[in-house]
Amino acid sequence: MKTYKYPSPKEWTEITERPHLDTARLNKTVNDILTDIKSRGDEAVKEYEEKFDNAKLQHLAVSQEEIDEAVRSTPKELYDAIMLAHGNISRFHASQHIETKKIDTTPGVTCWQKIVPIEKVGLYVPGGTAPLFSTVLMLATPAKIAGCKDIILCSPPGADGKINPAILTAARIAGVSKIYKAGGVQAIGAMAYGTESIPKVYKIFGPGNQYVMAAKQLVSLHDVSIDMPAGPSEVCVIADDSSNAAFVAADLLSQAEHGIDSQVLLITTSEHLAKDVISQIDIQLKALPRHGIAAQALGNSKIVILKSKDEAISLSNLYAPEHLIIATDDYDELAEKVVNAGSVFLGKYACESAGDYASGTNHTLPTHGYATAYSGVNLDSFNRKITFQHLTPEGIRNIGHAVEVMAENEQLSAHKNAMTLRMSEIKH
Ligand SMILES: NC(=O)c1ccc[n+]([C@@H]2O[C@H](COP(=O)([O-])OP(=O)(O)OC[C@H]3O[C@@H](n4cnc5c(N)ncnc54)[C@H](O)[C@@H]3O)[C@@H](O)[C@H]2O)c1
Ligand SMILES: N[C@H](CO)Cc1c[nH]c[nH+]1
Ligand SMILES: [Zn+2]
Repeated sequence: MKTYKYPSPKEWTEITERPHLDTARLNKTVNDILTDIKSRGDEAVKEYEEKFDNAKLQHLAVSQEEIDEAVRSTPKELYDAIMLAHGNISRFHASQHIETKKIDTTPGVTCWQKIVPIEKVGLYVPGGTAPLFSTVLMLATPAKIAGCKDIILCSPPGADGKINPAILTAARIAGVSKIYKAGGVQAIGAMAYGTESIPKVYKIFGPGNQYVMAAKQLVSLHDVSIDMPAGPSEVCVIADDSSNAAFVAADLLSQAEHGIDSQVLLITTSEHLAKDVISQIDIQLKALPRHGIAAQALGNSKIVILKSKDEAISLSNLYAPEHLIIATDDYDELAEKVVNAGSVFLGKYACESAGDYASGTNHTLPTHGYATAYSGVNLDSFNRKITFQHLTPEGIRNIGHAVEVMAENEQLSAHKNAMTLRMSEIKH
């Protein structure tokens, strides 16, 4: 990990940069696959599955028998853990329901919103280097609570042509309607355009690697809506002398192990703590089965020593991390100052793993600095709010003239006329 001590303003910018593939080349690769999926449908999806996942597929749809078998084969301990997580995720997302109300903006003009679930949603569950069945719960649970009718899911199969059983089990528990064996760009293209087997959806949700994130961004230009750019995982930890170095190291490694392009950032006011964290990382890294991946991600990662907590929060807000852990005793005070972050974890017991799996918050979150403008997935992500209005003659009397004047000044006479006709009618 590169260490910055009291960085210059130029170095602050450098610290906030994420590792990424060459954008032009990435977009070209992704665009070529998308174009192929659009024109050749299932046949192209199957070819890319063979190319990228070494899976020779007869059918893309997962059968009910395959799901039954997956549920049967899921060990009880794992099944119970998924159920516990599902319960907490359900409670947290159900609590996000909001009541809308009708209001008279002025007498005779009544306006309201109706919350309507998106009918057809497509969920992407990563499976390239780890079968992220927790992501099924994070996406399908709020989709179901919102009332989405068709909830389809795509995830890459293994070389044996099967999707990991825990993904299928979580999908059954969370109420997914249909599951397809497709990963990466080909899955995003299939859900965006529709193929013979995979239906076109109105909105695509879910995280993934840089190819998946680029594919979502490209299809969202013209064809389909997306939740947000949610790419390689990241965490920023703010720590000081009150923090537990072993905990901090474990939290940094927990995100470094996601992928070689993950990034972790330690911001601290304590050089002593920084040294202890480095030693702890050395010890803990060796014991990780994915130490090769985590070690590469640490190569993209940074430790920053700053003079004050205010500076630490400013840097974190500039970085806009997907996850922020405030591992100091004065976390409450610092939390008040957070303005850019996907999800925040407070105090030494709030490890990110809690939110990744089971506390109830959503783990599908904006990366690459997009937390400056996007929220993570939540109940509202699966809804639209349709506005309604009703006007009485009194309402026409109250706003009619203003509408006429504004329309006239925008030089839109037909707009003005639509109001003028009503104004004349109510005079008679
Ligand atoms: N931001 C979030 O909310 C969040 C949540 C969970 C996971 N993640 C991230 O999701 C990612 C999962 O990545 P993954 O790779 O394990 O699984 P993945 O399912 O995202 O990607 C696997 C697919 O990538 C495609 N692919 C791989 N190399 C390619 C290439 N050279 N050209 C075209 N396509 C290619 C293949 O089709 C493959 O099926 C990780 O980066 C992880 O950090 C993010
Ligand atoms: N940390 C990931 C989001 O960046 C979510 C996840 C799933 N499983 C483990 N972690
Ligand atoms: Zn994680």
